[in-house]
Amino acid sequence: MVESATNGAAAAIQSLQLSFYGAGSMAEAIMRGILNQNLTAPSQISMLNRSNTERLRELSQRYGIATTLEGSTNENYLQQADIIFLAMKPKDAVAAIEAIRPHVNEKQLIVSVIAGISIASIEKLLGRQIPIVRTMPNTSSTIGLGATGISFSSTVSEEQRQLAETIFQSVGITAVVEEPLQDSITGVSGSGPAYVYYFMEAMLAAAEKLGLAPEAAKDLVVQTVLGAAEMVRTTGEEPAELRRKVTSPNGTTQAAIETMAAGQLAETIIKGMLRSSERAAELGAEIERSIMK
Ligand SMILES: NC(=O)C1=CN([C@@H]2O[C@H](COP(=O)(O)OP(=O)(O)OC[C@H]3O[C@@H](n4cnc5c(N)ncnc54)[C@H](O)[C@@H]3O)[C@@H](O)[C@H]2O)C=CC1
Ligand SMILES: O=C(O)[C@@H]1CCC=N1
Repeated sequence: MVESATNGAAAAIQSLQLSFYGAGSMAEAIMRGILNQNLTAPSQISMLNRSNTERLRELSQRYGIATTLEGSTNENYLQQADIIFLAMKPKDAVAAIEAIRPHVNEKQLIVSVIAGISIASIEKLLGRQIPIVRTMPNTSSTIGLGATGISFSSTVSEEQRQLAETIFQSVGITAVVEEPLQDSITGVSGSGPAYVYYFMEAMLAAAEKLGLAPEAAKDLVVQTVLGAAEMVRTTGEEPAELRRKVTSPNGTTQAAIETMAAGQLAETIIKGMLRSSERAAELGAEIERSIMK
């Protein structure tokens, strides 16, 4: 049942016009993922931004998607879109959503990937109850390994839910959550890739200190991270148990972990993730306050 509904949504997407308003890293990651998974044709997708024509040229040449460089306007693309992705930074969201207000209607679906901003704020800025899907994806969507939190406004229909879930499932896994948990998802998987890259940067720096050539260091570090994640996924064992199996009593790993623990590494990671989530809430509150003025 679920599969046939999803297949139905996947077929439906092919005839829809998708428009990304805000043509930055996250929009590109989702668009690339959608194209890689052949969910729709590049001609069905438009990428729009405020002013950067160089960026649009690059996207148009690389992916064959539609942009305003072909002579049409943002307004035209927005009016013709079935699904509009809001993908600008939170600081630009109020001005951007106010600007699209005259060009959107209740038959369209708005999908926000903006950190922090609530469905209520978007509804307020649009001035009416257009169906809204609030999401928190991550950049690994580019290669189909994204993780996206999804929440729906009360006016999103069952069919629209299927569409949104199918789009984000095509670029990774999804978790449908109550809206307040979106800030938690931001702290976990939205910002999450950056924590792993940060850890990898440190591992690479250490590998260099240990005398390895940069190329070899990169290969070894990437394979180590990939292998560790895949071990958790495929064995079903807990990370703590897998770690125990690497750690011989009084051996090298124990020496490393003791050093890291003395530097409060785990506590610092937890603190950082909580701070990311808190920051998402702050961004949302800042937007809410600015709308109230
Ligand atoms: N980068 C990431 O890993 C993730 C980002 N997000 C969210 O995605 C959103 C976009 O982030 P990035 O892609 O990283 O930012 P970015 O800076 O790469 O892209 C933002 C784009 O919005 C455009 N823009 C700004 N104001 C505009 C306006 N008034 N009208 C039309 N376009 C406008 C800019 O020209 C730019 O192309 C943010 O709200 C962020 O919270 C969510 C999950 C992960
Ligand atoms: O750093 C940010 O604000 C965005 C939201 C999640 C990942 N990047």
